[in-house]
Amino acid sequence: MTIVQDNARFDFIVVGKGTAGNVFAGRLAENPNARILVVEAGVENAKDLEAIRVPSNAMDLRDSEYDWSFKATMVKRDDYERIEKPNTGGKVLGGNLSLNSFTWAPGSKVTFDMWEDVIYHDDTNAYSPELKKICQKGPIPIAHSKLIPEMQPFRGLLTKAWNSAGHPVTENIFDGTMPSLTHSVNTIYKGRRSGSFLYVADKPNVTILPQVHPRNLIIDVADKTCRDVTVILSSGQELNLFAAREVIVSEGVFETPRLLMLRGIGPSAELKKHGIPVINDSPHVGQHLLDYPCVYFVLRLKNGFGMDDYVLQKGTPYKNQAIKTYQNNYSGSLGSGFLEMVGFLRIDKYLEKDPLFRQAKACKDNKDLFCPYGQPHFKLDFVCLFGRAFQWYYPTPSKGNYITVMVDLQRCPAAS
Ligand SMILES: Cc1cc2nc3c(=O)[nH]c(=O)nc-3n(C[C@H](O)[C@H](O)[C@H](O)COP(=O)(O)OP(=O)(O)OC[C@H]3O[C@@H](n4cnc5c(N)ncnc54)[C@H](O)[C@@H]3O)c2cc1C
Repeated sequence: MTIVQDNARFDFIVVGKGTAGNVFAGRLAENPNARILVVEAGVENAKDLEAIRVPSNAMDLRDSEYDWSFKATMVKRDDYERIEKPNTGGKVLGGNLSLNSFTWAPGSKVTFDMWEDVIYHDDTNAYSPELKKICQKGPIPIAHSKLIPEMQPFRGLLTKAWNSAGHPVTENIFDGTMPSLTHSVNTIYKGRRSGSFLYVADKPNVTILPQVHPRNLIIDVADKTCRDVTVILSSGQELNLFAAREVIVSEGVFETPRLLMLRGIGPSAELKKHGIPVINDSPHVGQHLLDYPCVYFVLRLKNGFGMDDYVLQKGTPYKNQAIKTYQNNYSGSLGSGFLEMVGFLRIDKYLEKDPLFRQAKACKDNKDLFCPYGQPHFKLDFVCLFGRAFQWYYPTPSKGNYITVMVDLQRCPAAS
């Protein structure tokens, strides 16, 4: 158990230990003289939790003790009403990456090129041939998903169907040309989930203070610098912690702007509305949040094409064998995220049928409004079992085989 005293001093304090926080802390810790404190609301021992490390457990993490269990806003209009939707967020060392769906994909090269004018972007490094080595020696090892023999019938039919629709199939998404069905690269390595918690494992100069919430950022109004953080422990005790160099806030997409705005960093009009004294009028904090629209389809398959009886259904001979195999050397179906193939798809021919789309396109130099330079319109995840993390209305069936197809819009209309 980590013990940090009141008034303890560090060089850096990282608030929130998700993907961003761990990478910051891990990089800062490369300097052996730097002392880094990380504070996190969730538990610390993600690396040792089978619930997190066994890839096939991913479907069970929604609404578990490691989930913030956010709810999306209820939509209630005259013409449409939707009940609240669970919105998973990792509350554990590693944040969302400890709970997420494993897919690792680089961005489209053309999108980076579009940003070239506004941010630094070095094409050669973004798409270096080095990417093809897929970081197996990096701090968070990733790999092409292991193609498990039990999934061959499913893989075979999927590939045939994709080909028959005239779309390409490739192993290579490393050159930035995305549209294709590809053998996915996952944050799974040798049968274990790779999380950003690995980045800070065994780093003697990183101190992790789990299960605490930051209560306040103490900001020197004169030089607008934050060097102190007050945190509140689960016992209710408060600790003041000091950073000689910097405080880095990385609490994720909802909590980071909330903490900053409560402390007076944000759009001044918004802060004044709530009586918060403005320390830094920063117009973009807490703004520009975009929905990432996804639609999930869960469909029945012929028996023999799904993995439900290996993973979700209790006491089947397949499941018993799968457990034994995994216990032996983390291999077999339980070491899989079941996301072997990911499709990146353009749907130009359907869009072109819509007169509104054609009209809007004509006003935009005849360029596709959503993905003007050939980026995929959609990402399709093909998971060959009943996706109970995505299908919360129905209990998991006790028999039968299923497929879950997750369709994600890749570039939101508002961004386009
Ligand atoms: C279900 C799901 C599936 C996903 N699948 C994929 C995928 O397949 N591929 C992909 O690339 N991306 C995926 N993502 C997105 C990706 O995981 C996130 O974009 C990424 O992890 C965000 O990193 P972050 O550091 O910004 O935030 P987070 O990972 O959310 O980290 C924030 C951290 O701050 C902590 N924190 C928050 N509030 C407080 C507080 N008040 N006090 C202390 N600590 C706090 C949290 O507990 C958390 O550890 C998925 C996300 C989800 C939720």
